[in-house]
Amino acid sequence: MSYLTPEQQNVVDAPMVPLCVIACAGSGKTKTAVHRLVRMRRNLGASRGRVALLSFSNVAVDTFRKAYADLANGLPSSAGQSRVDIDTLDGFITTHIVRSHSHRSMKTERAPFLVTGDEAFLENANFKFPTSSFPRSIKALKLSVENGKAVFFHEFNEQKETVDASIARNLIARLGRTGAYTHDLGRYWAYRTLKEQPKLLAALARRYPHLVIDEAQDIGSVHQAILELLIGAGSCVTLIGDPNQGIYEFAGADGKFLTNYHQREGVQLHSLEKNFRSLPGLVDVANGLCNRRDKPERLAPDTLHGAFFTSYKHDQYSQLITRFQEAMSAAGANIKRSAVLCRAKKLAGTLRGDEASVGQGLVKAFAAAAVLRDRRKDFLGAFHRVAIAVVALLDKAPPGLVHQITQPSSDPIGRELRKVIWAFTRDPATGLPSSSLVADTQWHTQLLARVRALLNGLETRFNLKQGANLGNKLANKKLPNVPLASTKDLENSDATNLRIDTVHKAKGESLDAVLYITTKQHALALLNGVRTEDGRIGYVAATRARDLLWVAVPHSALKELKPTLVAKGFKEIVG
Ligand SMILES: Nc1ncnc2c1ncn2[C@@H]1O[C@H](COP(=O)(O)OP(=O)(O)OP(=O)(O)O)[C@@H](O)[C@H]1O
Repeated sequence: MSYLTPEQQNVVDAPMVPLCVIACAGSGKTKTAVHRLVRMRRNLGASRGRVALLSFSNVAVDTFRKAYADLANGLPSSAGQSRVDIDTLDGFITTHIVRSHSHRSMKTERAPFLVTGDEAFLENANFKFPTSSFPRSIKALKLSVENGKAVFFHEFNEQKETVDASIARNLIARLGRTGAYTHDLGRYWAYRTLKEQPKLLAALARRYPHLVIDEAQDIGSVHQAILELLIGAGSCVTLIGDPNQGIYEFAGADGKFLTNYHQREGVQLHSLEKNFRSLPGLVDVANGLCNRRDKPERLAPDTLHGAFFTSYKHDQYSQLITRFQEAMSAAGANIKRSAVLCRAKKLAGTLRGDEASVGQGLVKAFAAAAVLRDRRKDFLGAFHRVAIAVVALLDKAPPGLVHQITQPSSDPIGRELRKVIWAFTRDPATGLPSSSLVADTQWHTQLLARVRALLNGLETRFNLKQGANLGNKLANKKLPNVPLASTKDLENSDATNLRIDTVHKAKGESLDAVLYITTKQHALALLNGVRTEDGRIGYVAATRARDLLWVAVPHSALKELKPTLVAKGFKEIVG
């Protein structure tokens, strides 16, 4: 049983006013937020208002829910312990605004639905907007709110290009009339709905007099605009986060809402500066990277620990990972609670070997699904790819069909369809062929026959007609004359393998040992500190480590980077 520190307790005991809690990495934001939530419930007693605790990932939400369920047991029955909602910020917005009220603003008869972005109808010319180079699908349309006005843009080659507001609005309205919205546009519709329906806004603020937002550095400008409306209507909003871990600037979250929040009248500022996660050597390095003076709570053990650097050659990733695993053993790190982290999705994917980059078009999607299922045991990832590919093979698939198949719903047809696609995905004997078959002969022949059978079944049972040219769409191109996944790969696929992931995926986690593989640019950014997004991404990677951190830099950049690495407190691994 651990107790709250005085700084954590101050947050929990604060009056029922908006708080701005700036917290360092590993400072126990989760524990503090849940204790605060319980205290708020106790203070509110039997009053009718609800409290929402909102974060940004499903993992965080699960953790909060479990922790609240444990703690809230001690609440008196008069405290209304069930009048709490724990969700993602987008989940909250979708449930309480978009799905239930936005159909009026969207001018649709249907219940609004989220598209995954892979639906074929989104590629239709009606749903494209012009750019300086070529027309792009509405799924690439993004927006931010600046000075109370929506600004539309898209990104190409990491550059932002503004999209004419009236073109964007017309396009969004056209998609809206089908009932569809993308992730970005869901927030747009939520904002518009609250602006257009003041009674709804007032009712929502009355129902949620208190909102607590965790990871508040990730609040984007449209999220902020929605929260500002709720604040204006009377909701009391508390923000908890670490500005040094803001790694969604590309998605419009620059962390300023959190950093400046305490300057508003009536907002109380708190800070958490004790790091419970990392050993002292690692906290020192983290402090050097972000210019803070956070204090470690843990004591240094006798086993190997600390922050190290090494170099790697591009054709020797596996040797690097093997060396790291040896160090992990010396440090007593648990393989299931350790990871190799990369900045780029692509490198993480290549190192994991989870995408079959063979085949072309839809065959490529089926091949990737087979490898995901057989090698990574990632059935959900495989299922999504299969659903998208199957829908793309239909003639005029109804809008929202991929969503209907992949998202749980009470709609009986959606449920039945989901079962059929699941059965196809799961079973290598009758459905998606095994990745151990030779790709361009056995595997492709089976794929063609079974997809044909699947499509016939969909036509008979669900009246979904198959499109023309199946043979062309599933052509035997770019498939090798070897199995998609070798037997050795399949043998190595057990769950004891060291996890390889992106930094974004590991955000919020505590890991015994971390190997952060960097490019020269990413290593420089890490060492230059948290002013840039790449610097903050490096900081997030480094601060996940409890006991052991390795930063691996390209061999060609070692000489140049070494003095700064040493100056920042990293020790060199020789050999
Ligand atoms: N008062 C406490 N006593 C002992 N352990 C604590 C206390 N508060 C938090 N911890 C532990 O500290 C660790 C880090 O907590 P948590 O994961 O909530 O950090 P965080 O603030 O969210 O960090 P980050 O922002 O870096 O993800 C957890 O293992 C948690 O159990």
